[in-house]
Amino acid sequence: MIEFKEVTKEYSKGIAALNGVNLKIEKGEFAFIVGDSGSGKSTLIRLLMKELDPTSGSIIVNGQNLNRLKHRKIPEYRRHLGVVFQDFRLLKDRNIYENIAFALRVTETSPRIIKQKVPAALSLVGLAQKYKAFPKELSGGEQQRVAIARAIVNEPAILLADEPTGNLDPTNSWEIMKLLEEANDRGTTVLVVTHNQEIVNEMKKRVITMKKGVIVSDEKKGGYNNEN
Ligand SMILES: Nc1ncnc2c1ncn2[C@@H]1O[C@H](COP(=O)(O)OP(=O)(O)OP(=O)(O)O)[C@@H](O)[C@H]1O
Repeated sequence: MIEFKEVTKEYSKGIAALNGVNLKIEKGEFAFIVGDSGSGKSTLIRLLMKELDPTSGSIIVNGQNLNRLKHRKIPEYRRHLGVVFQDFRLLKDRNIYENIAFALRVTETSPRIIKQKVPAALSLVGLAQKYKAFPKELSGGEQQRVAIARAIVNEPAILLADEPTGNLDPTNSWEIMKLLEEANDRGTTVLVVTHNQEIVNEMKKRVITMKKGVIVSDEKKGGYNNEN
């Protein structure tokens, strides 16, 4: 479902953020991507979002070679991706309901379906009662739960999370990971970039470790620092 074939990304000539990466992630997998700062994890996520194009090599997602994806088809491609970031990225001037409804409106979902899907997504993350609140009225953990509701409301095939617990305390971090795991249980492929060693070690999922733009280990039920 996701395949990287000899993917190299150079931001400036001769300096590779990713260097000949080969990687396969099957439908329904849950995988962590770990590694030192600057090892290429976010670059990998941005390539999957088609925010960036590889310098060489190809990325295939659900049979679609992203190199051949036309510019006008990118919004449609991104509809099948849910994305969660460290800094939540909610719309500050809209309430929680509107933050999620917005994600559906841009995909031209009918108002009737929006009225069903928004409360359902908020229930999944335990925030059904807070639909009228604005982001600044919520804790960091709650804001990230809203971001997850927004990411899953379109029932994406793939959920990408780039340091989703980077701004959260341990309790909230675990809650967020449980929500990602639940999305995975419903059939979504989940890729999580993280520096959270405790969570990676406890969850016993696939762990892909990067170093200086290459994958140095890939373990089925791995832990942090597998390369050591
Ligand atoms: N827009 C950019 N322009 C130039 N170089 C970049 C750019 N983005 C990233 N890089 C470089 O590419 C390399 C990989 O960066 P990347 O952000 O993918 O690492 P990372 O593993 O996600 O790091 P972190 O854990 O700190 O988020 C680094 O050397 C970084 O300096």
